[in-house]
Amino acid sequence: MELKEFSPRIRRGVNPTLGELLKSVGDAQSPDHDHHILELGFPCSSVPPSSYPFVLSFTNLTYSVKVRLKVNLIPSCFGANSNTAEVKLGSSNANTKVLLNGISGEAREGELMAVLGASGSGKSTLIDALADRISKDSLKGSITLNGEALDSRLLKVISAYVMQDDLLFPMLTVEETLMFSAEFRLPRSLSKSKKKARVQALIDQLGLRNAATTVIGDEGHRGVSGGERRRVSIGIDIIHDPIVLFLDEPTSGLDSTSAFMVVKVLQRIAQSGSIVVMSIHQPSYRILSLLDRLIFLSHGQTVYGGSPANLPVFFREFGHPIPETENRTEFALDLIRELEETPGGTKSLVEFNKSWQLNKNQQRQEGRSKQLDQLHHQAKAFPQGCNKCKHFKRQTSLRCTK
Ligand SMILES: Nc1ncnc2c1ncn2[C@@H]1O[C@H](COP(=O)(O)OP(=O)(O)OP(=O)(O)O)[C@@H](O)[C@H]1O
Repeated sequence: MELKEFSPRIRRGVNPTLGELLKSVGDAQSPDHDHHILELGFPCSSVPPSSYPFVLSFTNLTYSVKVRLKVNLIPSCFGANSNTAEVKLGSSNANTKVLLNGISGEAREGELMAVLGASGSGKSTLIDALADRISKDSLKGSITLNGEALDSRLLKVISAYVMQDDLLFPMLTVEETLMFSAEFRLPRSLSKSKKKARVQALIDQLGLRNAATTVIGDEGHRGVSGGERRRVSIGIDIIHDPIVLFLDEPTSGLDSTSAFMVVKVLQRIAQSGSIVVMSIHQPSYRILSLLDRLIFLSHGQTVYGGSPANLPVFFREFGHPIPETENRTEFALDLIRELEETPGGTKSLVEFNKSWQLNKNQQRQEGRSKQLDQLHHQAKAFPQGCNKCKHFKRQTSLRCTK
């Protein structure tokens, strides 16, 4: 059985509906069928780019929790003059705390999206919301994959979530650990040799070839380095080759070189056909160069959404140009923190970002309209299409692509 439509590497050039994907997912779960990674043909870096990449869109995500005021000191009912007081527990008074407030964005196949912000700004909450790890009842807004609502069952199969804390067996080697994961997570029907092939490909993709036979280790036994350990954790979670990968602070606790290597691996995973969304505290200049999209949060609101390249023009237009010599994300995070401490908070930046996004969307629409006009013009000028093959380039160029 073939699962060509299901694998992100396989369905290049095809634009599957979620229904088709779901069917493939159903097929993949059947014990009679091999897993989609059978069709991957490692290594997958040589695969040509897709015409219809997967796009994970989220619109107006809002998430609130009820905060119960548990402790109330009330005068004792044993006498107004008494200076004793009793503690009333579990008061029914409830306040609502908004953890995410109208967050929108888009993460694309082949790209690395990072969620940034100070501690408590809502990074983990956003990742959890996207990964379907928080109650649907209290989460408002929509999450779609290629324009269609994302079903929890489908997301479970096509995604992976890498947590901050890695729970690994200290006495197993890197290779054994990944093989254990392959045995555990890949279908029983998949042959041992195919599982081994997947593990070997993964070891290369994770840059762990030199550490393949090293034990994981722990405080008592020397083993792989912190960065290698983190990459093993990622490997365990992506053994089934997910389309969407979520990571909560994958670089936390690592030195800058190890952190860079982890993000480099994530970039490689994205470029081999996945959507990668991660939270990160303070990326170094080198890490920033690997990121494709950023969302800066402040108290659960977006204060910047866009590419790292657009940060300078965004902050210049906001009236706070980033000095040439400064790390762009450090500057942005410092400015956000300063604004948070002012009476008005980050309201001005939130509003500015909204109008900036609107402007950008408008420009994009205008660009698309122009392209369409060109296409109409082209169709009029050459009603027969290209003399050789009778085709026009799908987009706008007058040159034939065939
Ligand atoms: N169940 C909850 N009830 C009340 N407040 C909550 C709850 N869960 C999270 N919070 C609060 O929501 C805010 C956002 O938390 P979140 O963990 O998403 O922040 P973060 O940006 O990931 O922080 P860090 O970088 O420290 O991990 C924090 O102020 C946190 O205390």
